[in-house]
Amino acid sequence: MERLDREIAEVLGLTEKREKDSELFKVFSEVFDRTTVETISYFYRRGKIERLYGVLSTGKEANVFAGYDAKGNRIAVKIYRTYTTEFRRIWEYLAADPRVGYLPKDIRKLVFVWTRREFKNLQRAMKYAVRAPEPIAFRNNILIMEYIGDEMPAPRLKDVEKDLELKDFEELYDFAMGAIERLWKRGDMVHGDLSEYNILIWNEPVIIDWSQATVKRNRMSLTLLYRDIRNIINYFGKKGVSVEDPEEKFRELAGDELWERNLRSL
Ligand SMILES: Nc1ncnc2c1ncn2[C@@H]1O[C@H](COP(=O)(O)OP(=O)(O)OP(=O)(O)O)[C@@H](O)[C@H]1O
Repeated sequence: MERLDREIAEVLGLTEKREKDSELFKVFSEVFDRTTVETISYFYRRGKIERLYGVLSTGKEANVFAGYDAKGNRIAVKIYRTYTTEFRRIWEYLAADPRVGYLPKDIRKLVFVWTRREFKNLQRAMKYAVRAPEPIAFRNNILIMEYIGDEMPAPRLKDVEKDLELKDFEELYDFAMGAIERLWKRGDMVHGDLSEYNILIWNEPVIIDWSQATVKRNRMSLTLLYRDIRNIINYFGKKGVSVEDPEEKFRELAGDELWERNLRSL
């Protein structure tokens, strides 16, 4: 345990400064159990996480940290809580995903499956040229990915909307609808939680939070597709963009799949 403590202190920069009151340390000690500490040490020893220096977000399911690796590259580290009140939701999403085989009964292990699935989703999104943070590594409840930003993390669309003009919204609308289409048609995939909160505005917009993304074959995929289309059209419609009709767009994209499902249920 002593070595672990030392390594964690190193990762959190606690050896240099007495920073036990820092936000980072508070968030850390509140939610990090033994598995998390061991997994961070694992990455530390392999040079994948050299330092965690800031909290990007604290959520119900996960906390996201800013850090860097042993080569000095910035990274974003998403650490899922191993005990979560979101257990039911996670279970339902995983149970519907045909890519996921055996579902562990143990909540902790279920979260590991969830983490691994998000990593795979990021890989798949990149393969179909949909802009997402590049996935770097995962293990247990920890996912390491490309960090979007510089000294300051990239803002979410929601955070900068007041500074944008109609032209910007039009471009972003095309980006978001283009992503939905390409994912569905070429990648056989749907994000499932696309909104102004999950688009980061950087040199180019980047879609984040791929935890609930899934494949077309999932029985929930049409519901998720409709949700993404509706959210994006509603949001950009309110910003003055001349948007498509959500039902029509849904039918245009889901047509073949709806047809197939009906045939299958005959
Ligand atoms: N790769 C990244 N680079 C920079 N910032 C990031 C990155 N990934 C996530 N963030 C920041 O962390 C926040 C939370 O990330 P994400 O949505 O993936 O986690 P979450 O726990 O599912 O969040 P929520 O519960 O709020 O939906 C984002 O809104 C963003 O501000």
